[in-house]
Amino acid sequence: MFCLHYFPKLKNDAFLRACHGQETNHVPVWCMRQAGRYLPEFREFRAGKDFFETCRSPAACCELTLQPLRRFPFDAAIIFSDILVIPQAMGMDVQMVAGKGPTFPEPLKEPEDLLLLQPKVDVNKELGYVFKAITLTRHKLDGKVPLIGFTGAPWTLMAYMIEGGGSTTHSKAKRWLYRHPEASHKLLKMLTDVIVEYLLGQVAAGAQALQVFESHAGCLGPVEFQEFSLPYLRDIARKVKDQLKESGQDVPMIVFAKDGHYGLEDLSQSHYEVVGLDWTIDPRSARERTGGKVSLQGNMDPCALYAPKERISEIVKKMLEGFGTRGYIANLGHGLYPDMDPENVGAFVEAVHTHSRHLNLK
Ligand SMILES: Cc1c2[nH]c(c1CCC(=O)O)Cc1[nH]c(c(CCC(=O)O)c1C)Cc1[nH]c(c(CCC(=O)O)c1C)Cc1[nH]c(c(CCC(=O)O)c1C)C2
Repeated sequence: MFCLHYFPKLKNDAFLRACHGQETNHVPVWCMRQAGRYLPEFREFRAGKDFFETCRSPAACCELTLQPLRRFPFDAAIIFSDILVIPQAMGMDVQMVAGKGPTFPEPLKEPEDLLLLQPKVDVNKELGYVFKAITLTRHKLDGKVPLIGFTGAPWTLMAYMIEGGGSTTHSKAKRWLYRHPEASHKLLKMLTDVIVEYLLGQVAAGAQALQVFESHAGCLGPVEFQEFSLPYLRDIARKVKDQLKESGQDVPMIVFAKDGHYGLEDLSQSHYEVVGLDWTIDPRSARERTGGKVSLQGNMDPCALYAPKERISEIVKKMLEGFGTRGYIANLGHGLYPDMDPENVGAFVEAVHTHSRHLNLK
């Protein structure tokens, strides 16, 4: 798949350089859920509109992606969308219920239900609206910063498809792993195939980096992770990279396995350039355990944004000292919450830029 678009020249390549472990003047920074409800302009724009209708409007996705960049000097943009567009593309109904989050009226219950899923998803037809949003946003960004595309990882998507929404235990989905391992692998493989096509389509549309969200790694133990998550994460990176190599493209990939600290060594040897970290991992130990093989991204506790600005600055400085300034992308350990103060997000970004420039001069 070749990229047929001509896009404005990139002006700030700090994020892409850091993904590849190259030197940068400052440490690049972005925030998971930077296009989100903590911004009053986001709430105003989204008011009264259905969530997935918004996802299907390229113009709306473009506007929501750009909003945080008008306020803060983030070093990357992430396309506004959701991980649950994939189960939709496979034929499942998903609704966003106010106060409850994503809901599947008819989740998968038994292995026979896999027959209800589309066996061969036409990704261009079903998810073309995401590709259009990416192309439009890439033009509108005007080369200010790179645009990140993303997907949910197979296990995380499987968990939603079986739980029917968010869950604290994921016991319904884990029941499949223990009771129906073969059907679980079948579903994970189906998801992997769609995800690979989806990521390649995002790159063809203009995505300059890709993040894979394994948000529910934490409910797996090391043994289940090895069997039901890691092989598929590896497959995705390998297949996407093999295809991109054929067309001479080099797009860095980030894997973020939330609460998957037990898998850090493996994740650093899974063909991803960057491993994203949640806040339960100490920066220095993450560097030791990944042995300089990958760049790292993360990992301030999002709740540290409730602290006064001076304290945020101190926390950021410590984090930068722990990770070092090379091969590092500053971020939170998970997404921003709706009640966070945009001013403190600004303080976080500024602290990353200021402290990292100082550290680089030392
Ligand atoms: C802003 C937003 C999104 N999704 C949802 C919201 C809030 C609802 C709204 O605006 O009305 C519902 C929305 N979508 C989802 C949830 C979580 C539900 C749950 O598990 O309880 C909610 C509330 C599912 C989802 N969706 C996503 C993940 C992976 C990241 C993570 O671990 O948080 C997950 C798990 C990815 C996602 N989702 C979104 C982005 C946009 C880009 C950005 O980061 O700025 C991204 C990357 C956008």
